[in-house]
Amino acid sequence: MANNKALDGKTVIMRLELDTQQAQFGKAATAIEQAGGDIIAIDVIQTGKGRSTRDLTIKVSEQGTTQRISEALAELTGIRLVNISDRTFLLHLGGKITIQPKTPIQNRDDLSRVYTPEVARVCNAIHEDPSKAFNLTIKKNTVAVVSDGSAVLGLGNIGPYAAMPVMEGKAMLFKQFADVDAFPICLDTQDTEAIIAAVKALAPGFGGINLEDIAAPRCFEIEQRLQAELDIPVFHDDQHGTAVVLYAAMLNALKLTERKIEDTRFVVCGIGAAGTACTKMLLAGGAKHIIGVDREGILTRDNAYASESWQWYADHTNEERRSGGLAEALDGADVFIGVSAGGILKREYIGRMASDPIVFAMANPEPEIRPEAAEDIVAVIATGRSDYPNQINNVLCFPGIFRGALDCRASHINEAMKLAAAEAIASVITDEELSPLYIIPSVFNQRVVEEVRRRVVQAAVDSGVARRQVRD
Ligand SMILES: NC(=O)C1=CN([C@@H]2O[C@H](COP(=O)(O)OP(=O)(O)OC[C@H]3O[C@@H](n4cnc5c(N)ncnc54)[C@H](O)[C@@H]3O)[C@@H](O)[C@H]2O)C=CC1
Ligand SMILES: CC(=O)C(=O)O
Ligand SMILES: [Mg+2]
Repeated sequence: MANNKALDGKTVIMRLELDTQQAQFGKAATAIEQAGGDIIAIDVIQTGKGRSTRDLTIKVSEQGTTQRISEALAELTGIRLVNISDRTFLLHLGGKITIQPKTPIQNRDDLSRVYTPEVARVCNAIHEDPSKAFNLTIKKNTVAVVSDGSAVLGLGNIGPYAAMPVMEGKAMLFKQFADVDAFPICLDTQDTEAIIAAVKALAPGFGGINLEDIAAPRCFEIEQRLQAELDIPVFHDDQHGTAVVLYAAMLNALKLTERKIEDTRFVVCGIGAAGTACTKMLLAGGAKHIIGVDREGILTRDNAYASESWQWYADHTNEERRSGGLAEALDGADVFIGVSAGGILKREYIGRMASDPIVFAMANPEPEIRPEAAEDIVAVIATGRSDYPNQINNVLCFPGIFRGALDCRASHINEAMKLAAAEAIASVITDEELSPLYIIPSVFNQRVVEEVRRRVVQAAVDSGVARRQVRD
């Protein structure tokens, strides 16, 4: 049964089983209405000897209504609440993607060509020249979306089963936005060596590997080792996809507030996969003043860190050796970049920032601060969510960057390709269009993927990692 808390504030579907000898449906309907539910549809699913099963579509507008309805129904004799669902849960029934053959198998002739004996000739051709796998198998257009479930959105270490809906969602986005066939793979291990071995073992069928929601610091080693040991692009989306989109939005926000990157004071909160990569991209773009904050406060070179990535971070940022927590870090800062946890940026902290502050609260699903709590005191605010303007989400990057990499059969996705992707995304918004509510294009802007693809291919060719010419 779905979690009641997750279902409030929308329409829920309750399946009721009635013992028609003992219970009257009217009583159930009254109990639901009295508990605050508004029944908007009733579907009879089954009727039989003394039993009737109905699906009730109920509007629940207040927090806790679903729970109250469940409790009220439990009091009634002869009525059993079988299940509670809603449109989101229904959409997930049986998963969100499927695999479909490209051609039908209608007769023996078809069968012998897609399968044995004819398929053997294709196998032998690939055996003689393995690079033919790129043309003669799904490797040409397929990306593995690999997670260990250790840092799923901002939900934390919820494991591989619970990670699947996100990975299926990523696969849908790959297909819809860039026609890349992506397959979700959630591994039941969080051991670095086991993950590396598993991805290497499954790589033959894929043209690229999109690592997703693998926690820092293990994600760094996994990505570096796989990049070195495989000949297809390996890209940790939470690091580089996020950094590319962040950088694109930053270029436009700095332009809008008339700031130069080298003079801008940045605070990055959450020095994990996304925070580290965003910082590296800003440094590569010329940023000079960055302070990183994690749970234990500001990262400073005055401390020694067990984590190699934090030590690197402390050594390359916070040149003024500031110490303290998020509030102290934000004193005089121009930009807050949150890739940490929901609700941790207080309105009063923003008051400590420089004038016209830029706030990118990118934690998912709950941002570090909600726009309605800060929009009157900031110059620009952005989140990772699709229900507010300025959605800074890696979905603006990964479909197009992989489309480009697959098209030119790039061996890697390198820094030049990431920078090209960021500039492409930023360029979709013209100077005339640029405004506080429009610093980053919508995911549904069709120019994004095409522009990213075009510039990424060019960058791959120029930097020597393209293995195939692309004809536009
Ligand atoms: N909008 C977007 O496109 C993206 C958003 N994100 C979001 O960013 C967040 C982090 O993701 P990852 O870097 O992949 O995870 P991660 O697990 O690698 O890193 C999270 C970091 O945040 C720190 N953190 C947690 N609570 C904190 C707090 N109260 N104060 C300061 N630091 C805190 C953790 O200690 C850790 O270092 C998640 O909420 C995720 O949904 C991540 C990738 C893309
Ligand atoms: C957007 C994304 O990849 C995340 O929040 O983890
Ligand atoms: Mg992610």
